[in-house]
Amino acid sequence: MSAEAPALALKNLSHSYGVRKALDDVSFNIESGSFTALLGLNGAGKSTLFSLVTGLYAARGGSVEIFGYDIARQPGEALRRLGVVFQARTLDLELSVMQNLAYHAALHGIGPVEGKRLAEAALARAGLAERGKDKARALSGGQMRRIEIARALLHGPRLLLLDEPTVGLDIKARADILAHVRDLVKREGLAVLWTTHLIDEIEPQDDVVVLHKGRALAKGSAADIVAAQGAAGVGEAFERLTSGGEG
Ligand SMILES: Nc1ncnc2c1ncn2[C@@H]1O[C@H](COP(=O)(O)OP(=O)(O)OP(=O)(O)O)[C@@H](O)[C@H]1O
Repeated sequence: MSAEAPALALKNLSHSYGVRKALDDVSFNIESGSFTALLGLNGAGKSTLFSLVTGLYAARGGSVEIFGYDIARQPGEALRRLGVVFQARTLDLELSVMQNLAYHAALHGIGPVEGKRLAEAALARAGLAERGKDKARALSGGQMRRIEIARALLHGPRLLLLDEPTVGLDIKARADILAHVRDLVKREGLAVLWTTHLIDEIEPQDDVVVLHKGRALAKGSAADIVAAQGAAGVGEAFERLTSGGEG
């Protein structure tokens, strides 16, 4: 580990399911305090990349380092520094919001007193301090996502991964979640990897990785990618990048 290690460093990451190549030599870094959008259509390889970064699958080639810790060689150190929000809803709907948070603290080996303190702080940070006693079932979709984000950050990770976190939310809830995460990046210096297929979630200053058929076709600020493609916006740049050289 070193203070200067990137929050996330992917080096030549490749993965196959049998003969199907799902990720092909993908490399990029995410620095602290930056929001990176991983943009790709269905089947681009986003979930596979997610599974490799979280250690669910072992990479067939290349490496994943989280703040300098290799996920294959030092998974404990790496995972302590990582928070994850999965695409599917993962709150227990029958438990209270506080119980959901406290359970996550316990899973991370945090004692009950400290767990309660962290859960209360997480609730406040999510702007839902008064909802702790409610069953998770009573929350709106957007509020559930906020709690999932708060829960993912409970153990103090400095890197947050979110897999298509706005799927199934209405327009306002989508905008709220996006603004909330951007705010965490700005105010707390969190590093975020946000996977999406929604072009309108990307802002010009964001770092973007365009993933298509398992390959990273472009990396850099959205504005630079748009300029390099001579496009009018991210949507057109994406079209240009992904329309040629298929196979
Ligand atoms: N368990 C699996 N077994 C076989 N092939 C798989 C498996 N999981 C994914 N794939 C294939 O790997 C490729 C990448 O899929 P992946 O799910 O990573 O993409 P994605 O960008 O997350 O798409 P989506 O948004 O639809 O989940 C696809 O061709 C997919 O069919």
